[in-house]
Order: sequence, then structure tokens, then C-alpha cells
Amino acid sequence: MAFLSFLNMSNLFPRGWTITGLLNDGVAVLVGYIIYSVVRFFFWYQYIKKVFKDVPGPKDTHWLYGNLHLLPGNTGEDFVESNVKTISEFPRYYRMWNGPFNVLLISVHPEITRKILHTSEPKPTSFTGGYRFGLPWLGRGLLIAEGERWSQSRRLLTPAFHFDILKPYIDVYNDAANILLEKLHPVAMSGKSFEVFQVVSLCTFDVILRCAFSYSTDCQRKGDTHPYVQAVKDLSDTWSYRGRKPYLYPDIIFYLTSRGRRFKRNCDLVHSVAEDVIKNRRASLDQQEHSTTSTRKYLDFLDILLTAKDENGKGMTQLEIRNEVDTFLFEGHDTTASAISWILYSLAKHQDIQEKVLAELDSVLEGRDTDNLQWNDLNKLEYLTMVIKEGMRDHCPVPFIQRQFTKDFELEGKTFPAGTCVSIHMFGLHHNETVWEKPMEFIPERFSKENTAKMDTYQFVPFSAGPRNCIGQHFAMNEEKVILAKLVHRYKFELDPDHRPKKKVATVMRSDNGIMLRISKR
Ligand code: HEM
Repeated sequence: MAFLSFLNMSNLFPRGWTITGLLNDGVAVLVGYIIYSVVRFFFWYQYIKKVFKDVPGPKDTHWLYGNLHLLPGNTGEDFVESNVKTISEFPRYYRMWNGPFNVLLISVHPEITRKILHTSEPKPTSFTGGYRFGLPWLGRGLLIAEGERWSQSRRLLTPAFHFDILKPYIDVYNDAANILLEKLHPVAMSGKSFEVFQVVSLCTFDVILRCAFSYSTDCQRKGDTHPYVQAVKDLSDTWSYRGRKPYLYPDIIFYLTSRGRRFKRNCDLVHSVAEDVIKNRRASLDQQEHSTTSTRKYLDFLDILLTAKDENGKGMTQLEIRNEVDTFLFEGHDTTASAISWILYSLAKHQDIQEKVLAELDSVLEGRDTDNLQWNDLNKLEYLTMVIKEGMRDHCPVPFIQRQFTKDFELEGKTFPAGTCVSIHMFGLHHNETVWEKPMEFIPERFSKENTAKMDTYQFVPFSAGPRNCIGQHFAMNEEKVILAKLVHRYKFELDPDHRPKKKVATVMRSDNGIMLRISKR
């Protein structure tokens, strides 16, 4: 009956039109559209193949995997070695087929990197774009935002990283480092090795929560890890894992896999932490508004987000605020944890360098009854600064970033069409032997004032460069200096002879099997 009454609906159409006729026309339009799309795709693919035909890159291209099958696994020492080998073969830039249709340009030279990072070209978020896989987690926060929205957020948030705001954070860095030192005391007494990345992550998480969000959780004392920190580790690993598995690009497939379902659960968890942080801050802002005895002298990052208004007096939505909080929570703790942990590893490996760091600290702290660092000390720690830079060259905390051209782009006499994606392979650039002498060795002196003055400004870019450089770079450098200084001043770091960390070149540089070190009290 329902079917008949449906057919009777044809009375509703203009005379001469029938349901069957409309269906036929619809099918014809659909078939026409599919044929058009296939033909268009075919010509586009032929064109792209032609454009990239003469671009240097690995010759062995598989019809399905492109060049992905040449990468041994995702991670580990083999992956790093294979990258270094490719760079010695193609020391300026090369192309890489990620699957059958997706091609990437990869820059490993300062001159190419400068051309790309000089622009405000967006980050790729299309179907094959690397940043799409981070969107369910970070949304269009500052890291992935583009166009006017990005410039507006950047303008809004830049004051939160002003020198005057950063200065009092030194007390937070000292305090968080003191808790870490206290936690490590029984480890030092036991003589056993411990996993560094985990405890350092908790310390940097504590720091970012307190500095950017005025949120104290005492998370370091509450345990060896925090569900948030664990979730972030898994989210960022899955982000880069998915980028290397083209069959996981369609959401419908990815979320059917156990890894996809875990990604979703972790997103829910980190979002709930961010919402909790926002709720708490809103409540305390309200309280301060009604209080006449507020002692706060500055607006922190979250205050800026909560009180921001555009020219029409409109504030940010709850989702926009949460995206920024998620972005800063991630960028603000995982990257610094990676830098500090790998630097500790390098110091344990090079005892002579560790001794030099200690000698500098002893001279700066001489005559004091505390090893807390003061703001003015940071500039005096010249050797430690060189060690930090060399550490971020050698174990680049953010190994890759990407951009997508919105217009045709000329590179080394060749024109690449709008839509082309390009990756700045920072790890590769930092180990390019046509740029660095002995790139596989740990030599802090290469960052002496005299040597730095001779460097190309795009040769060393751990914080990226150009308009989309890292907004938190001074915050990060100060935090690294204080935490490393206090750790090295209190404890001697040594390698665990039974453990060799396997580098994992993911969204953030990690170790597949952790970084195990031994410490003893000085
Ligand atoms: C050692 C520590 C750090 C390293 C190596 C690092 C590195 C980077 C890099 C390479 C980028 C460019 C990303 C891209 O182009 O996709 C970036 C962007 C960014 N970083 Fe950092 N970062 C560090 C610490 C921090 C900290 C502590 C914060 C916040 C407190 C932060 C917040 C951000 C944000 C929000 C962006 C996006 C900026 C924009 O696009 O305007 N980072 N960082």
C-alpha cells in the first residue's frame, strides 16, 4: 500500500514527468558523473606522473605501495639508516610515492627549505594530507588552522609568549624539576636503570598545565605516568602510522580497526581532560571577578582564550577553545619531553660532555645554597645551550612537517602544480652530509657563537622557521635549560649497557623500546 501511495505521488510532478523517467535521468546523470570523474582522474594522474618523472627519487616504485615498501618497518634504527642513505643519494630534495597516487616532495636542504618555509602555505588536510589524521584529536587549533583563522589565532596568542609572561615561569620549571629530582632519589639509590621518557613527560606535562593553564594536579607525585600522557603517546604514534598506511586513509576502514577504535577512545579521553582544564579555569576566573583580593598579574594562555573577543565582540566557541587547549597540551609537553630525554641519553653516552656541562653549572651556581636557576642564569649557560641545540639537531624532536602549495610553485627550474604536498624532513636536513660535517657525531661545539654565525638560517630548524614557526620556542628552550641543569647537577647519568634505544621517527621523535639510563647521586 505504501508503495502504491508513493507511486501516486507522481501527481505532484509537472505533466509529462514520471518517477521512472526521473529515475532514468538520475541514473544517467550519475553514470555520466562517474565517467567524467574517472576520465578526469586518469588525465590528472598522467599529468602528475609526467611532472614527477624527472624528479630525483628512489627508482624502485611498486604499483600499489609506491616507494613505501622501501622503508624498512616504520621505525627503529633501520628506518633511520635508510633515511640517511636516501639523503646521501638525493641531498637537495626528492620525490616519494606514498601509495599508487599520492606523491610527496621531500626537502633536505636549507635552500629548498627556505623557499618553502618562507611562505604561509597551509598544512595538507585533504584526503591524503598528513595533518588530516591529527584533526579528530587537535581540530583546527593553531597547529592545523589555516588562512585568516590561523592569523587571527596567532595574533591573539602571541602575547601569551611575551618575555614578561615567560619570566615568572622559571619558578614553575624549578619546582617541577625539584619534584622530578625527589622522585628519582630511590632510583639513584637502587642502582637500577629507569625509563627516562616516561618520567620526563610527566614533568613537562606538569609544567605546561601550570604555566599555560594555571592548573595544578600534582600529577608527578601521583604516579609514574598519567592516562593523558599515555593517550598522547598513542595518538601521535597512530597519526604517523596511519600516514604510512594508505589502506587506512578512508575513515570507514580506519575506525573499524582496533587501532582506529583505540584512537577514538584516546581522543575522547584527551578531550575530557581539556574540558576539565577549561571548566576549572572558567570557575576560577568567575571567582576572581567577584574577588577584590586577586593577586594575578598576568593573563595566562587559557585566560586569553576565554576572554578573547573579535572586532564584533564575539568570543571563541567552546570547541575552538578546546582545540587550542588540546594543541598546546600536546605541543607543549611531548616535544620538550622528547628533547630532554634524548639529550640526557647523549650526555650519558658522552661523559666528557656531561662533565663540561657540570663544570659550567658549578661555576654559575657557585656560592649559592640552592641549585634553583634564576632568570639571569639562563643566558650564562652557554655550553648547555650548545648541548641542547646539538641534541635537537641529532634527535630532532619534530622530525617532519608538511605544506601544500595552493598555487603553482617553482623549484630548481621545475614547476609543480597547485595541490602538491611537500615535506620538510628536519631529521634528514639535520643529518645531510653536504650541509654538516660529521653529521652522525654529537659535537656541541658546532653551535658555538662563531660557528652559528656562519650557518645558513635554514640549516638548523628544530622549531621550523618562517611565519609558521613554533610559537613556544623560547618557552621550550628555557624549560629545557632548567630541567636539564638541575638533573645533571644532582645526578650523574650513565648508559644501561644492556639496552640500546631504537629511534622511532614518528610525529615526535621517540624510542620504540624506551630510553633506559642509570643515575647516581653526585
Ligand atoms: C623542544 C620543544 C619544541 C619543538 C622541537 C617544537 C617544534 C615545533 C615545530 C617544528 C613546529 C612547526 C609544526 C608544523 O609546521 O607543522 C611547531 C609549531 C608549534 N608549536 Fe612547537 N615545539 C616545541 C615546543 C613547543 C611548546 C612548549 C609549545 C607551547 C607551549 C609549542 C606550541 C606550538 C604551536 C602552537 C605550534 C603551531 C604554530 C603555528 O602554526 O602558528 N611548541 N613547534
